[in-house]
Amino acid sequence: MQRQSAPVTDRNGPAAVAAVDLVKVYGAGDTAVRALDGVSVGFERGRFTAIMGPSGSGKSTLMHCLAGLDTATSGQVLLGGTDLTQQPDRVLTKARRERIGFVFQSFNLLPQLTASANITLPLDLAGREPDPVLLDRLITTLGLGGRLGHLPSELSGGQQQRVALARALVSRPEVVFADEPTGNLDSRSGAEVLALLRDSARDLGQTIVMVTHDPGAAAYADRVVMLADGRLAGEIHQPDITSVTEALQSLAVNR
Ligand SMILES: Nc1ncnc2c1ncn2[C@@H]1O[C@H](COP(=O)(O)OP(=O)(O)OP(=O)(O)O)[C@@H](O)[C@H]1O
Repeated sequence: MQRQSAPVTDRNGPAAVAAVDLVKVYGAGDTAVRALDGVSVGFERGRFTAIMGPSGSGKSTLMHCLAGLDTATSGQVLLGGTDLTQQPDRVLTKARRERIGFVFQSFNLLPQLTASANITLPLDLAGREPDPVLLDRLITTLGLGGRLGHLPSELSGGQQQRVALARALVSRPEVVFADEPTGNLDSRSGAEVLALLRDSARDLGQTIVMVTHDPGAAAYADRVVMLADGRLAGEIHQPDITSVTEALQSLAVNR
């Protein structure tokens, strides 16, 4: 991707999204599970952060609470200064639709809509027009030019995930949450999607938060945040596969 003339990153500014002393308890009484046990963490604007940790450590719960898909038991979720935990459902729905982008392992495209219509659907729902320059740039960078009239069923997994990525990025959301975005892709398509996520942060100043089990995927991020037993268990800046693998192994040993 080309670098934009006006810098849109703000690495020293306030976090795009943050959790403050976040607690999530599922169930009650003897069967209660404390999935998040007082997590405070910020995700800086324009950075690509991976959330990692052993199975059951609370990664998905944290992401779902940050994205307003699940409600926390206590604590705050600050999206650009708005405390999502204090908002009624209709405000949360609007925030999810207009301020947040999502990329899921299962692509979540609408099967009856073309690639093109899938990409612009969130903007259409919000009654907004896409920025034609950004739309063009995304379509070119993602190599989707010849596929815009195709239905998802006529696209490969990698192409479907690139459509999902374009859909998430075209509205310039405050944060893109990616949940195991390469989980259903072969290694080459996965590497392409991860490089595009990395470039979106670097070149477009897009804030990205990704949950993954894969140290190779996390190595594309600027920073890895580790969770264990619902708590923050360290972080790695400028991660590589070795540093991430070692950190995960040490968490496994200390359990
Ligand atoms: N809806 C739910 N009801 C009850 N317990 C839940 C629910 N969702 C998650 N949990 C529990 O909360 C804890 C954290 O789960 P979570 O899915 O956030 O972990 P994770 O790190 O994403 O796990 P994985 O890597 O296996 O996907 C686990 O003990 C899990 O069993």
